[in-house]
Amino acid sequence: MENPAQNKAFPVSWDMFHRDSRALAWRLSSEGEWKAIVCITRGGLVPAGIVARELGIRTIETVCIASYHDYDNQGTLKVIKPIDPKVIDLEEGQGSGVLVIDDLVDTGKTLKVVREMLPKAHYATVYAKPVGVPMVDTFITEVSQDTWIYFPWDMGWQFQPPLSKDTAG
Ligand SMILES: O=P(O)(O)OC[C@H]1O[C@H](OP(=O)(O)OP(=O)(O)O)[C@H](O)[C@@H]1O
Ligand code: HPA
Ligand SMILES: [Mg+2]
Repeated sequence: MENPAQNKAFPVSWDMFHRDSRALAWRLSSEGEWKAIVCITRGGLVPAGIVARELGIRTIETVCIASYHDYDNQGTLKVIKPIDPKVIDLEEGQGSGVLVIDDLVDTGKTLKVVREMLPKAHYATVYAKPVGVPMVDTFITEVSQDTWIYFPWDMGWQFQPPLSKDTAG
């Protein structure tokens, strides 16, 4: 749910999201090689698909986290589906060789929970807010903490009233 303290809007179209996710893949391509992606549902599903396609990664796992929001904060986080131990134990274990992807980091609470499961993984998001930046290894665009990012899958077409009240033509 949108936070009233985040009163600036950063709307993202499908084209922008695709371009920014590709930019993330491009940046990641020079930062390492990964055997698997773990995407944080649900927001991480879309960038994970784009990054996997660009980097040729075919092992894709999910970690399913639900947050129960109230008006002032994110509330509690619950891991609904943990990570397959086969993915955790790749290479030297603890997430080494694993790329974790989410759409954005805001407070960093979600990435903190996943970092406890995969301390040696590489963490990447498309967007980041300043408080969450220390939790992410690679991201593309930073927006201010008082900004709410509107993702294309949450949006729909809507009539926009003209600035003038005179609509008679
Ligand atoms: O850095 P944080 O403050 O933890 O916030 C970032 C998380 O919040 C959003 O997910 P959300 O929990 O709303 O669920 P969703 O991905 O299923 O939409 C977003 O997709 C990130 O996963
Ligand atoms: O800015 C945001 N946009 C969408 N979902 C979010 N979850 C935390 N912050 C945000
Ligand atoms: Mg999410």
